[in-house]
Amino acid sequence: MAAIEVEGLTKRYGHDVYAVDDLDLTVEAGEVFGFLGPNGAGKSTTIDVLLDYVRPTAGTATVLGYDAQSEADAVHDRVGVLPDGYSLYDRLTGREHLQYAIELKGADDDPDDLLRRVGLDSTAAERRAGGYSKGMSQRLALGMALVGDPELLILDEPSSGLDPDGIRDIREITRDHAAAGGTVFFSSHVLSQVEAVCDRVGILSRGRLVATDTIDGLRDALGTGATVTVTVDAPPADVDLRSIDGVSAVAVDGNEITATCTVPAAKLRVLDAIRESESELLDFEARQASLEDLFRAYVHPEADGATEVPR
Ligand SMILES: Nc1ncnc2c1ncn2[C@@H]1O[C@H](COP(=O)(O)OP(=O)(O)OP(=O)(O)O)[C@@H](O)[C@H]1O
Repeated sequence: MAAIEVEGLTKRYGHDVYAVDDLDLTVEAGEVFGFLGPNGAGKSTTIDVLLDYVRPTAGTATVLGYDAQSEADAVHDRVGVLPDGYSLYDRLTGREHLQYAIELKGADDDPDDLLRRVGLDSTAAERRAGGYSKGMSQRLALGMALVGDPELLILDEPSSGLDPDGIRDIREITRDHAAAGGTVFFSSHVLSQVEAVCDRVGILSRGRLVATDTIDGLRDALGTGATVTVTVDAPPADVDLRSIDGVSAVAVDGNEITATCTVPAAKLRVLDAIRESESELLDFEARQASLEDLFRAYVHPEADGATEVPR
């Protein structure tokens, strides 16, 4: 059974604002799925439909096998949510927040255990949340999401406001949850984090999914597996790197030449060609296409002059 199954989901506001437009999406149980997209792509709307905070114009969504609309209570019992715009009670302490969340869910967690997991010490636990920093609030909200050891964690911008230690903690909590058989739906703008923890990613643009795959799969589909940048004393006039097998694009910036390679072996061919040319090779750097490169290519294919995005 899939953890999340969305079919033909559309949410329209007014006559012509399609927040989500005919979206199909499957998140398998046990995977860490990264949900990416620029501002306004429809990520929050999708999450809101999964939790029945928003009713779709068309289409269906099931969460852990339960219909997101007609069985929303069953969904809420089994899902831990760190919402983007959560609010805490200024006058309640950290521990009181967790006690409240535990009671609400009918769970039997130890609040101190949860506080430890999210990195809030005993002093912080006794302080009122009104005095918390952004990062502390975020940690507490995450602790509340973990109450009841939910089968599915939905994390919306989980690293917002966190310092590097907090970001590492989120990564560990996410990995531990998946290692214990849970599923994580991880919506974020911080691509490096998504890259570090997610098994697969879906890229949403203007309410539509423009790609779903592993990060390696996205690289392969775009044919932008890697780049090699060489620094030379002067660009060679006697060799055309574009004609090298496996090189899809070449950009020259002063004494730096960057070749985009569709196969790993092409990087060495570029270096060989430079060494055999009239230019002197001073330095080189090979780099895999990052998720950021892929995101840009999928969401703004025109800006990259990239080849057409496969669908
Ligand atoms: N209640 C609403 N009324 C009208 N339009 C809305 C409403 N909620 C969302 N939208 C529109 O739907 C689109 C998708 O918004 P949504 O908040 O789902 O995007 P998002 O991907 O979560 O963006 P962000 O990363 O900025 O949070 C946007 O164009 C937004 O303006």
